[in-house]
Amino acid sequence: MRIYLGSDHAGLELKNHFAERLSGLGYEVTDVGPAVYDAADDYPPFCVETARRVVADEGSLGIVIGGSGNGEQIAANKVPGARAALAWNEDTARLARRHNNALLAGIGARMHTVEEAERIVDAFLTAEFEGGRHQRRIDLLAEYERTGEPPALPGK
Ligand SMILES: O=C(CO)[C@H](O)[C@H](O)COP(=O)(O)O
Repeated sequence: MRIYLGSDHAGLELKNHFAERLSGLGYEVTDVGPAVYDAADDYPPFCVETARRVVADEGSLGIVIGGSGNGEQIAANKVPGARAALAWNEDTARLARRHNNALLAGIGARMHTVEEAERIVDAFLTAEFEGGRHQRRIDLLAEYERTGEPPALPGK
C-alpha cells in the first residue's frame, strides 16, 4: 500500500519516525516533507500537498502530523475529495476507516508517546471501510462538495 506522509515543524520528528517504520513494514512511503526542522514550517503547504497526492493516487492513504493534528486535518480536508479524520486513539483511528472511509489521519505528535502513535497509525492503516449506510453519508457530503447544495434536512 502507498502511504503519503506530511507534517509541520511540530510533527517532523514523528513523521520521520513513521517514514522509516512504515517502509520497514513494507509500505511504499512518500515523504512530502518537511525534510529538516525549521520552526517556520507551517502545516498548510505540507498537509494540503499530502492530501492532494492521496486524492490523486487511488488506493493510497495519508498521515498528516502536527502538534495536535487538528490544523493538519483541517488543511487536508480543504482538498476536494479528501476525507481526513483526527485519529486520537486506536478506536477513532479504526472508525475513521471503517465508518468514514477516511483517506488521511491527523495525528498529534505532542499528544502521544511514540508507541501510542504507532498503535493509532497501525489501527488506521489496517482497518477497512464497511460501506453500506456509511457510504450513503459519504455520498451526501461528496454531493455537497460537488454542487454546493447542502444535503436536505429530513422532513420530520
Ligand atoms: O498542531 C498544530 C496545528 O493544529 C501545530 O503543530 C501547532 O499549532 C504548532 O505550534 P507551535 O507553532 O507553537 O509549535
